Amino acid sequence: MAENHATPLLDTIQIPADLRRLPESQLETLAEELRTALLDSVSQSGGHFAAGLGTIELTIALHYLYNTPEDRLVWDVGHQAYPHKILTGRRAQLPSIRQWGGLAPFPKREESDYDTFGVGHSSTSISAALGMAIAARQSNSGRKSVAIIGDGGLTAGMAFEALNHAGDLNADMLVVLNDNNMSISPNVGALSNRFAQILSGQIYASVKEQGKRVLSMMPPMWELARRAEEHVKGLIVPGTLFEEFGFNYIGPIDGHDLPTLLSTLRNIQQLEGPQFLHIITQKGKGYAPAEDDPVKYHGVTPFDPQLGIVPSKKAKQPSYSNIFGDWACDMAAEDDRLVAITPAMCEGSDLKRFQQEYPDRYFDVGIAEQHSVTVAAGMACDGLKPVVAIYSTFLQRGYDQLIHDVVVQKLPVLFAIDRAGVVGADGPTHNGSYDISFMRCLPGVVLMAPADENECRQMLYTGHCLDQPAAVRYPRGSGPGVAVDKQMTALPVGKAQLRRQGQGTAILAFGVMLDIALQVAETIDATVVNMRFIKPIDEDMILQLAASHGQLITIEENVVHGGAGSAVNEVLAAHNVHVRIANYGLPDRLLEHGSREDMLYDAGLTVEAFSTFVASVCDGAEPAIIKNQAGQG
Ligand SMILES: Cc1ncc(C[n+]2csc(CCOP(=O)(O)OP(=O)(O)O)c2C)c(N)n1
Ligand SMILES: CC(=O)[C@@H](O)[C@H](O)COP(=O)(O)O
Ligand SMILES: [Mg+2]
Repeated sequence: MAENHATPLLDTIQIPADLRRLPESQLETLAEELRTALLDSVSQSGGHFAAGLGTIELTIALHYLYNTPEDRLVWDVGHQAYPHKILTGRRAQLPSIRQWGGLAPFPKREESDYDTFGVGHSSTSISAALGMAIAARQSNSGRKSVAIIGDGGLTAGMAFEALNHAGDLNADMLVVLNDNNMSISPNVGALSNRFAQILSGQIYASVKEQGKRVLSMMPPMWELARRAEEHVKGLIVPGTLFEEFGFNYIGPIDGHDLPTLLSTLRNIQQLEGPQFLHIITQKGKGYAPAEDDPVKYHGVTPFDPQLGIVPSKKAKQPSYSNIFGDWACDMAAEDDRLVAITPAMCEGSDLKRFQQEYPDRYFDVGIAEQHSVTVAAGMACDGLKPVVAIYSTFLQRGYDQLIHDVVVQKLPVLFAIDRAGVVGADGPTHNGSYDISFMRCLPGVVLMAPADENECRQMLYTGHCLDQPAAVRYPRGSGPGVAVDKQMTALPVGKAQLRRQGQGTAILAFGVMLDIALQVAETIDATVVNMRFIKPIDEDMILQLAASHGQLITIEENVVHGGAGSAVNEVLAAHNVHVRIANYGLPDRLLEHGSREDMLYDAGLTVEAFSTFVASVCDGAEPAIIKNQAGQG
């Protein structure tokens, strides 16, 4: 067990009021101790890491100068807010972060008054902070409102919607752009390129030095020097863009230089209207392995700080993401129309090899899910075969574009929906609980759920071969470990597969829930069907089962509401077939963070819980199915 280093100064701080009693001269020592505490804790617990190392000084400066929690800090995404959680009374619980019953993965209103807004999905902070600024103005509370957004977060359109609105209102608020030129991967986009180009330039270095002097002369010289410098900076630093949105742009300044941060923030606090502070930080700052590889240290499992993350020698069973990544490369070799699009999740979607082997057919669009869907639609209009690699939870951001740009135009866009179902550590903001419900209602979409790794590959191929919108939804992590047939074969669309012939009860399993269904069926000699397609659903199979069994039970890793089971119900209703039917899936409540296994247990998606459910159905228990499920776990 790694030891925790002594942090005598940090030990004196329970809440920011304690911090604000420290002399400024002690803050740099505090920053060192806070960085050490973060490394000690996260190297033991795992979690999001590099981003938090980059916000140590900023977190101290903001809690030092703003009267938190009265003044509102809104962290964007919130993966960088572990230092914030340490300084706001949660240091002792930090080792439990993202674990069942432990601290939430991101700021969460119910967890702390200092967590002013629940986050997890990117680029919401400016909108939320603006909402709080408006409320402060309406109530004359004098409360200040600060959004802290990363350069990755600023690649989402929503951030600009908020900037535009804030500038229009001349809102009293501060937006801090924490620019480390990284998203999870290196950041992308014209704005990011411009920032990097300018901020690496020699001219800027001298302006930065000069700017530092000028900034420290504030306030008497502030206005004159700034205006005089504006023209120069306008040529050299990108404040112009934000000034066009009505913000007073300040910076860029070194986000690890506490004295400069403090003097700049003090002066900003004297200013009215929308303020935009651009700080330059390093993702992973202060821990060399993370500085060298902020991608690897973005999210970590426990590691020895002395050694850093040591690649496992054990042969890893391929995850569903790996199955997708391998298929994409194999398919690209066979069909040069295939292009792959990711909204800033290259590593998570396992497109790294594709990016290296097909750089001209790989598109990381930034944290821009709406755009990822519609750019794919445009590609499909003119002969390309785009695959959008997107987490289920993040596809929710592009739902309007899915309907209006892909489905209405019947375009052959393939969605590789990763993290479908419960994800575990990232909690309810990241669960892929709803994609079956929100996709099966769309006309002309083919929606598939593989039961194992081989079906995943074959379904991706099936979707690629179609000339209509298609989607394959698969969970985080690995499957049952079946052999994957490199030979790609299209499945018969809309056809289910009988996996076990039994009697009395028929279990209709969707996706990876087949495994649980088969185990339970053994105990009651039930029939099991691997449904494979949620849309078009195999109506003939359903009607045959209904005609030959006393009860049908569906199981899926999606909410019961509107899920695959509902599709079965609709077939029976449409054909006026009367048979006992029960639906089993994710309950109608949010599932809190933990491991994926914890969450499946909480949701009742285990062999034991499903077996109990099936027995109760067979015993003729009341079909208050969803209510039972909601109380489950
Ligand atoms: C809507 C949405 N898409 C994707 C993600 C996944 N994600 C989490 S953090 C991150 C990168 C954020 O980059 P930045 O804002 O620059 O923060 P940094 O990690 O650099 O501090 C991404 C893409 C997300 N949380 N929300
Ligand atoms: C904070 C965020 O949204 C991402 O870092 C997310 O946690 C990645 O999830 P996976 O670990 O499942 O790729
Ligand atoms: Mg960044």
